[in-house]
Amino acid sequence: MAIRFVTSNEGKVREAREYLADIEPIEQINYDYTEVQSDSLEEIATHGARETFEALSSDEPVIVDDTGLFIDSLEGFPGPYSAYVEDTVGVERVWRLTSEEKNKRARFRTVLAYADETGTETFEGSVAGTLVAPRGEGGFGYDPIFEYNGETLAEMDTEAKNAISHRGRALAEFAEWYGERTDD
Ligand SMILES: O=c1nc[nH]c2c1ncn2[C@H]1C[C@H](O)[C@@H](COP(=O)(O)OP(=O)(O)OP(=O)(O)O)O1
Ligand SMILES: [Mg+2]
Repeated sequence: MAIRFVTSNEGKVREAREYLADIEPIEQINYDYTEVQSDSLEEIATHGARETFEALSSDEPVIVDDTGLFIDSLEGFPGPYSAYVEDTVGVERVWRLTSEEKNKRARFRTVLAYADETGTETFEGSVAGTLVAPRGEGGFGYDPIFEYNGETLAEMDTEAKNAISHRGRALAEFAEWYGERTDD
């Protein structure tokens, strides 16, 4: 059975497809679920997945991915507000905000929520890295300013990014759980 990935972000879908290709087909759908005002990615993703599954009349399971960039020197900003901050000031200015700081550490976190008729499950992944001046043409969002092991995420291809990224780790956890569950 196909899994419906509720997102407007093509980059997320590309990474999920690359990772889950052998498990289930991933169908992208747009559904404007309520993004609850919360500083918890988990709460936002869980509500979104549940609401979407209930609203659409189909048995196909849904997943929602809520992701944030948490910058150490800025007390975790932009965190759950990362999409708003990218849309308003943009990635380059987030880099400039931190370029004067000594501590350039940051972390991406993804919570993936899965919902079907039996309930809702969440899977998490995170990766720590260093903020740098933008480099690279691949990826999306904050990838050009996030360096891991000498490369920005925008300098990696999808497979290499998935192997170390927040989303890749959440997808790995999900795939393991989903595989065990559909085995028996
Ligand atoms: O792997 C990533 N590498 C770099 N940047 C990323 C990544 N993943 C999300 N991002 C950015 C996109 C958005 O500015 C914010 C998350 O916001 P978030 O609400 O989860 O995503 P979104 O609004 O782009 O798509 P959706 O329709 O699934 O809500 O961080
Ligand atoms: Mg969003």
